[in-house]
Amino acid sequence: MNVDIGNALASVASPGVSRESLERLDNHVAAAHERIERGMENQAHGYEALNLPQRTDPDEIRAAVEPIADAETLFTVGIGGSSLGAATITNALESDTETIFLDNVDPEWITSHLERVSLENAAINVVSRSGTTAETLANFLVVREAFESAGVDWTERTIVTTGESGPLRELADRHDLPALKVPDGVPGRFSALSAVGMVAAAVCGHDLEALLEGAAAEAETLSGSLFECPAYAYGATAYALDERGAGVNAMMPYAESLETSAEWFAQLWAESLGKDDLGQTPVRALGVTDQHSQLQLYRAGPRDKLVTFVTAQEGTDRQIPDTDVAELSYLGDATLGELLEAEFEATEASLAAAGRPNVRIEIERVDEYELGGLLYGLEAACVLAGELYGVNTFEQPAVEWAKNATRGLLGGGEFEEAEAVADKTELRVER
Ligand SMILES: O=P(O)(O)OC[C@H]1O[C@H](O)[C@H](O)[C@@H](O)[C@@H]1O
Repeated sequence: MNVDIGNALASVASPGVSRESLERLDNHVAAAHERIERGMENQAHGYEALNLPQRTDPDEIRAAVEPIADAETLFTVGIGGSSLGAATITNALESDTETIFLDNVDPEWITSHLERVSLENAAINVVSRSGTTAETLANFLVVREAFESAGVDWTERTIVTTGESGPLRELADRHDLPALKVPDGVPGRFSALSAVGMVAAAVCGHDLEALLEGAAAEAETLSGSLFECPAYAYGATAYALDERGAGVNAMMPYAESLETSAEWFAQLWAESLGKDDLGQTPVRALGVTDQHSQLQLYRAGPRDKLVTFVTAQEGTDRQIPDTDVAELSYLGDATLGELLEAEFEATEASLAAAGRPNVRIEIERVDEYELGGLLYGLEAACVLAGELYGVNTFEQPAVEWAKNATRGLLGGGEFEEAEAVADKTELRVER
C-alpha cells in the first residue's frame, strides 16, 4: 500500500502535524521499530502476528478444508477477531461460495439464515481462539442442531480453528473434526493472515499464496523511518493527530468490496489502542455512500477527526449509458469508475479545503495480493501506534470484563464481574 499524509500536515489542516514535528516523531518511530523487530525475532506475544506471512502454511489450510471444499454456502461461526479478518477477505473477493458470518446471537437473524440455506450443500467453519466465547459456542450448537434436523451429518461438514486446548478443541477431538490451530502469540484481531482468516478464503477458492505474498511485501517495507514505510507513516500520523485533538478516526474505503475492512479496522484500532484513557475512536464509513450522510459532520463539525480514505487504483469498470436529458449528458461521457474516482478526489479536496486532516491509503486493485498488503500494513500501523502511545497493544481486559460478566449471569461460573450488573444505577423515565 502507499500512503499520502500530505493533507494531515499543519500547512493544510488543523489539527495538523508540522513537518518538523514529524521529523522529531521519527526518532520515536525508529526506537519503536527496534522494539517491534525484537518482538518479532523473539516471537513475543502479539509481535508474532507480524511474522505470519512467513509462518502460515497455505497447504495445511487447503488440506484441512478439502472435505468441505465443495460447499455452496459456508457458515463461519466466530466473533470479533475470529470473524472479521475472514469476512474482510471473502467479502472483498468474488467467489461462487456464499459466505455467512454468524457473529451475533440474534435468534431471528440466525433462524432466517438457517431456513433459507440448503444445508445439504453447506458447511461450518467454527473459529474461536479461546474456545470459550459464549456467542460462538451457542451459535455453533444451534447450527449443528439445524444440520442434524436437516439430516446432514455435521461432523462431516465442520472444520474448527481454535487454540491448543479448551472446550472447542475437546469437541473437535471428540468428533474427530479437522482442526487447525490458532498460532501462538497471535491475538484474534491480528490473525487474519493465519488459519483464522484464511480457512474461509480457502473454501472460497481464493489465492492464499498471493494473500501472504502481498503481506510479505508489506513486511519488507518496515524500517526505522516513517518517511520510508507506508504502514508506519499511517500509524505515526494517526497517533500524532490524536495527540493534537483528532480523537476520532473515520475509516472510509472507496470500494463497496472493502466495506468490511472498515469493520475489521475498527476492532483492530479500538481494542488495541483503547487503554489507559488513551486511544483514537474508529468510525466506519463508506465512500461514496457516506458522502451523503456523514460528510457534513466531517467537514464542518468539531475538529476532532481524521478521515482515512482507502482507494483502489484500478478495477472493473462500467460505462454510464447516454441519455437525451441535456442536464445529464455529462454522465454519458463517463464510467461509474470515473464517477467514483471523481467523488473520492472531490471529497478529499473538500476536507482539505476546510482544513480537516485526512490521509489517503492507496492499493493497486482489490485482489488477494493487495488485500494481504493492506491487512498487514494496517496491523503494523496499529502496532507502531501502540508503541507510540505506550499501551499494551495486544491485550483487551475491558472486553474480557464484559465476557466474564455475561458468563457469570448465565451461570457459567463464579465471576465477580457479574455482580456489577445488579448494582446498576437507575433513573428511569417511563411513559
Ligand atoms: O476467538 P475468541 O476467543 O472466540 O474471541 C473472539 C473475540 O472475543 C473477545 O471479544 C475479544 O476481545 C476479541 O479480541 C476476540 O476476537
